[in-house]
Amino acid sequence: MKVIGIVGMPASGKGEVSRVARDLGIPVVVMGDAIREQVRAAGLPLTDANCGAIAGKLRADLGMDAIARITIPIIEETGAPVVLVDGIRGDYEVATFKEHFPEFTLIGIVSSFETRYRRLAERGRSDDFLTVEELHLRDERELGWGLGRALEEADCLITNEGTLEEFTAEVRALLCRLGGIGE
Ligand SMILES: Nc1ncnc2c1ncn2[C@@H]1O[C@H](COP(=O)(O)OP(=O)(O)OP(=O)(O)O)[C@@H](O)[C@H]1O
Repeated sequence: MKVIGIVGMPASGKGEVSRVARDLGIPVVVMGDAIREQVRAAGLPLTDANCGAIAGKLRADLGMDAIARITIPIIEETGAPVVLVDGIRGDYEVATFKEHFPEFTLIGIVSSFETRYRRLAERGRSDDFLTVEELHLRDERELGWGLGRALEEADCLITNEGTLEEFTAEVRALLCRLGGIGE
C-alpha cells in the first residue's frame, strides 16, 4: 500500500490536494476524523473543545504520535493501493507512518504568511475570521506540535503561490507519478 502524507501550515492548500486526490479516485483519510470518532465513542458531543480535549488525552496516554497510530487501521481498512492522509501535524507522526508503511511519501506545501492570510479571508469559513495576530498564534500552536520539523521531513515540496489552476495541475501530476496512475 502506498501512503501519501500532506503537511503544510494553516491554509497552505492541503484541502485542495485532498480534493485533487479524490478526483483521481485516491481515498483520503483525514486524521481529524479519527479524533471525531473517538469523541463519538466516548459519548460526547462533537464540539471543538471536546475534540481538542480528546486529542490531548490521546497524546498524554499514547504519546505524541497517538493520532497517527489510531489513523493507521483506518488507512489499512480502505484496502486501496494508494491512500492520501491529511492532517499530519508533527514529526513524531511522520516517523510512525514511515515505520509502518514502507512506501510512505510526504508532500510539503509551502505558502507565505501573506498568501495564506489573504486566502483565509477569501475562504470565509466560520473559523476563518482571524486577525494577523490570530493567524500568527495559530501558526505558533501548530509549530509547537512539530509542524516545522515535519515539513523538513518532506520528500517533495510544492510551492503554492500562483493560481489555483497552476497548483492543482502540479499536484495532479505529482499524485499520478507517486501513485503510479495514468493522467
Ligand atoms: N493557488 C491558490 N489560488 C487561490 N486560492 C487558493 C489556492 N490554493 C488554495 N486556495 C484557497 O485557499 C483556501 C485555503 O486552502 P485550503 O483550504 O486547501 O488550505 P488548508 O491547508 O487545507 O487549510 P487548513 O490548515 O485550515 O485546513 C481555500 O479556500 C482554497 O480554495
